[in-house]
Amino acid sequence: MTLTARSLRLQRGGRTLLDGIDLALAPGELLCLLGPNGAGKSSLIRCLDGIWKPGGGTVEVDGHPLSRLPREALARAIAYVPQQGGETLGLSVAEMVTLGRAAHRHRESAAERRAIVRSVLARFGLEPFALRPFDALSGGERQRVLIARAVAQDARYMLLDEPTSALDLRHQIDALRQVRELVDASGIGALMAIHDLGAAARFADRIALMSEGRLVAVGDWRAVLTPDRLREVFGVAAHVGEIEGIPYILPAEVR
Ligand SMILES: Nc1ncnc2c1ncn2[C@@H]1O[C@H](COP(=O)(O)OP(=O)(O)OP(=O)(O)O)[C@@H](O)[C@H]1O
Repeated sequence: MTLTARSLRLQRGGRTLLDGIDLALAPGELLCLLGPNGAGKSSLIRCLDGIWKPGGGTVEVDGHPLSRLPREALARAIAYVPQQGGETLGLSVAEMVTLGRAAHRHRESAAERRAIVRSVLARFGLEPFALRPFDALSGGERQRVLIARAVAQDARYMLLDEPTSALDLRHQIDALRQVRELVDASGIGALMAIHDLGAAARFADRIALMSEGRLVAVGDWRAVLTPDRLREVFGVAAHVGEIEGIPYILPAEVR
């Protein structure tokens, strides 16, 4: 049982965005996807969620080709947290989170659905926002709603595209903890693109490092985020270490 990309290739506008990606996300695992701007992280996430059709290779979810899964089965398999919310037609925060339950609507009563939405809103501290229009929230508040919607979706895998980029320090840690706890408690597999290397090292089980459409290294953060590799991929000389068990990556100089 995995969400698996095999020999994935993607071309857009005459450019190769993904070039032979092999990656498997297991249940109960938090895998962080790192890499410079334009490395292909969002493109990979879009292919894994079926939003973009790869030009070559396959994506399988628990042994089934993604391209053949009916829409509702796909929504029960994979939840996606986009970088931005898109057009919401004036939906409230509670309505946005309720959208996460769309694929379950034939299997639960309206009362059950409301109870789930209420508990997810509470979990993310979003009760005070429940009736406010999503479009009228700040960028960080919107990001918390999009994570909450994905949690409400109760899928087996979750793909998060820079879910903490607009969050303040406390809400960053809070959101990463929530994802970590979800992975540990519910056994979902989560793949998260993120730019904060230290947070990735701290919360992830494995790191996948991308550069120019390719996977450069996959594994434990200590093996992947070495000073040599950070220099090679990001062009930055960095100190890497741990303080009281918390990893840090301290950029020293641009090379
Ligand atoms: N629709 C598109 N058509 C053509 N090229 C695209 C398209 N979307 C993205 N790209 C290009 O594909 C490359 C990979 O983009 P992608 O968004 O996957 O990178 P990323 O690693 O997520 O970057 P970032 O860290 O900046 O979010 C970039 O060079 C980008 O300009």
